[in-house]
Amino acid sequence: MSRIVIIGGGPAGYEAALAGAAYGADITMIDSDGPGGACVLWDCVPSKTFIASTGIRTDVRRARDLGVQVQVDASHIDLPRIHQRVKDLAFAQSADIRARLTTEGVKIVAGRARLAQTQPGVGAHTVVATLTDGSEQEFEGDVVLISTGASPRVLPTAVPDGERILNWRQLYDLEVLPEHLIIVGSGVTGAEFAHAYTELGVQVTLVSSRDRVLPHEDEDAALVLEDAFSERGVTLIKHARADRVTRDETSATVHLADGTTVTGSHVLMTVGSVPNTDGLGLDDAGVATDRNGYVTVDRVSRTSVPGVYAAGDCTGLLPLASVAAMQGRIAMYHSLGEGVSPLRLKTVASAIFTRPEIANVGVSQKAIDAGEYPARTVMLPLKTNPRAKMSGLRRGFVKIFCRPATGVVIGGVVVAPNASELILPIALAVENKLQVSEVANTFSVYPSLSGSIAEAARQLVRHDDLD
Ligand SMILES: Cc1cc2nc3c(=O)[nH]c(=O)nc-3n(C[C@H](O)[C@H](O)[C@H](O)COP(=O)(O)OP(=O)(O)OC[C@H]3O[C@@H](n4cnc5c(N)ncnc54)[C@H](O)[C@@H]3O)c2cc1C
Ligand SMILES: NC(=O)c1ccc[n+]([C@@H]2O[C@H](COP(=O)([O-])OP(=O)(O)OC[C@H]3O[C@@H](n4cnc5c(N)ncnc54)[C@H](O)[C@@H]3O)[C@@H](O)[C@H]2O)c1
Repeated sequence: MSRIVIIGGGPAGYEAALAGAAYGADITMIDSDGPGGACVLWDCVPSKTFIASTGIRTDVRRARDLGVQVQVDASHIDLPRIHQRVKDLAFAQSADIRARLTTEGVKIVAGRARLAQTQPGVGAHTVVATLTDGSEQEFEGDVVLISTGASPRVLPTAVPDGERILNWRQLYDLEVLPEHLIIVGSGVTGAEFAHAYTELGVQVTLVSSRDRVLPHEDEDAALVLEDAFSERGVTLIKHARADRVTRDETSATVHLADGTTVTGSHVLMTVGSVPNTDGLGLDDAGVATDRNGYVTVDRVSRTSVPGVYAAGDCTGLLPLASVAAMQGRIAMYHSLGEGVSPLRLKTVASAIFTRPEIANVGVSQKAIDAGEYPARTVMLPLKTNPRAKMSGLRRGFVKIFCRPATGVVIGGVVVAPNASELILPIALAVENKLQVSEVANTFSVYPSLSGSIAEAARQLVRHDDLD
């Protein structure tokens, strides 16, 4: 029986453990935080739970347009209750994962692990874990999976103190809402929290180092979000780099590179993440990392050392829970000699949980515009959709991209309140190489927002006829 030692119990680690256990491997998973890892305990699950509470005010605000008078300002935000719910749900999810792993026979060890020894040519690896009581324990693995995730990047001149200067993991310990929250960094994390706090009625200033929010996402989608932010009173400072952050008893100030400052009650740093690869013994073991410390892997999750695999955020390929889980499963199938398809990032669907949500899959508009992929594209605003009109939706669109000659769908973007759900038909088309005509000829419910996906596909088909 193969002995597999997994370091890190996030989606990469625990999904790998379940996959390996299903094939009868002897699995030990060592994690310092708890099953589910940072994804479940501090990052993805807490932020989405928090956003679920904040979204209620959006619905209340919109009620007036639909003829229902509700006083948004009269609503009381029970912040301790919201935060407790976030924490309870995260711990409950972690407990569920622990129960499932235990049922499948995975041994879970609480501790911090490192690669202790590798003997070139010998097909076994030793991992040493420092357990919670300070003692050390050794584990032998025929295969080791490194899935240690990442942590919030800290600027040395803006070190979070958990009081006025915060990272996203410290937000749920605040006892009162910030009066004015300055968010440094306008990537996905910054945008999601800008949305959430604005919905809670907090004054938000977003400091963006680029010319727009979400610099890596679809430009049309980012512009819709900027428009929504501006309507809700978010101040966006563009082309601005934070040099340092200072604080006093009642406020915090961001000092920008151009010499100007912006002062608020709190500052949230969302300037990216760094891989948790220090102290893992990777150099001594000969496991190659890049200059930013990410473990170098191929498309079946192999590192430079035979028998040592890596998956998830510590590889820096695409920091999403779904990708981490897939990398972890692929590592197990490959190491156990099972049939495995190499990782394909071009079919990954992802979403940004703002209002409206932004979801995308496959090839991006930017890559098409740059000539990297020949494609025909369509962009259909949602405002012509009957269901959108009924719900009072003013913003949003559907984009579909297909190959010019074959009509095979290669990507798409949806901007809508529930875009994270609506992206699936396009993701199915991309994954299965369906043609736009197949999407166009699929019955959609009338009236529904998904009707716009079929309609967008029909427009591409019509265009096809003209070619
Ligand atoms: C605010 C935020 C929101 C996000 N929202 C989403 C989302 O909505 N959807 C999505 O798909 N992705 C989201 N992500 C990304 C997602 O959280 C990550 O891609 C995912 O957590 C990666 O999983 P992982 O298994 O690689 O690592 P992690 O989840 O980071 O887990 C790694 C675990 O390993 C532990 N560990 C580290 N070093 C050691 C060691 N030496 N020994 C033992 N254990 C160790 C860590 O403590 C941690 O528990 C979000 C990220 C952030 C920051
Ligand atoms: N909904 C989701 O799926 C979700 C949510 C959050 C994060 N994530 C994942 O995490 C990844 C990382 O996202 P992120 O937003 O945490 O990090 P990021 O690296 O994408 O964004 C950080 C931003 O901060 C800016 N920045 C850095 N230093 C700065 C400074 N001194 N002053 C001003 N701006 C500065 C960077 O230019 C960058 O735009 C995402 O690409 C995504 O894969 C996913």
